[in-house]
Amino acid sequence: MSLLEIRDLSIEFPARENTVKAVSHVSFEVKEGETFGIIGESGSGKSVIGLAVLRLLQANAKVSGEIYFHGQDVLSLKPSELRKIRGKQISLMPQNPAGALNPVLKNGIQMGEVFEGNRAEKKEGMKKALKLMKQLFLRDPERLCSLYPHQLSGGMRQRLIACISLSFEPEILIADEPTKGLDPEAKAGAVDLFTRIKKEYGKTMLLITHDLDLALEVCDRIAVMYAGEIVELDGASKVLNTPLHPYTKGLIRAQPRNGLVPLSGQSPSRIRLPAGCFFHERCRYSNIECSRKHPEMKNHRGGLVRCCHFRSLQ
Ligand SMILES: Nc1ncnc2c1ncn2[C@@H]1O[C@H](COP(=O)(O)OP(=O)(O)OP(=O)(O)O)[C@@H](O)[C@H]1O
Ligand code: NI
Repeated sequence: MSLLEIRDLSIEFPARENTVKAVSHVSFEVKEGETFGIIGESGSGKSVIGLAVLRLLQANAKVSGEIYFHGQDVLSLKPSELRKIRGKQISLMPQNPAGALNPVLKNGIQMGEVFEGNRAEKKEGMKKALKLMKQLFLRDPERLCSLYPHQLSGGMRQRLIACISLSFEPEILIADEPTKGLDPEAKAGAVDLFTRIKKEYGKTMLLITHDLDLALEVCDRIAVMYAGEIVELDGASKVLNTPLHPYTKGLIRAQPRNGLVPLSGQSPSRIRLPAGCFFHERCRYSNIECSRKHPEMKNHRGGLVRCCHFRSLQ
């Protein structure tokens, strides 16, 4: 059963006389217990999808399509109903962990702040959070609570945010770029952290990332985004080990261990998207058809790919 279902989601932002097309006709579902990854270059539209699920986009954002959580239509929830879901049933680990913590509050107080209710309820919340901290490899959590956020390493800060997000026992955790800015050791730690959240807690997760190693280790399925739309969607190992779309192939070649061959060119303007395939100007396999016809999503061996001639590239 799918816990989160996104159908034909488009997100636009007005910009002077123009419109920025941030997300175009995105559809996917996250099943219960599944870790679903969204990968793609900077600006491809990953974060705005996460924000849309929690209705945290700026008020001027124009959102169309449908988002269902447990079959409830999120886009038409009243503010009071939304409050019940936000942070509690759907929790977001934001893209910028430093910004997520208040620098002038000690970590312990910080955690206490997030629990609502009377003293007993707050205490219960803290107890849960401390237990989680121990389980998620934060040694000596009591000492950690007496420190300020800046006294923690990037990896530690991230674990603290994970604990705060998980202490509400959300049904789904949305993690936005959890390894951004972390050193290689902390990155490896993040793989352990998310593997643990997935295996031991059986959490359903939507993992937004640039980090293909993390995606391969942790995700069950992956959607690859380019210029606001999904260009490939399939099992994580299929997408990352036997990619079909030329863009996915390019992303993989750009990885350090594959020789860091960058994708040439830039992604298109989101105000004036090109005719035809959004990727055709950068695609080494493109032909005249690609510059004219916008490719539909095609089914292929259980997965989806948006490319006119992926078959001939295999
Ligand atoms: N408030 C806004 N107003 C105008 N344009 C916006 C706004 N928020 C996002 N965008 C645009 O929407 C597109 C998608 O942005 P988004 O932040 O989702 O990208 P991303 O894939 O998460 O990138 P990154 O990997 O850098 O975080 C970008 O082109 C961005 O410039
Ligand atoms: Ni982002």
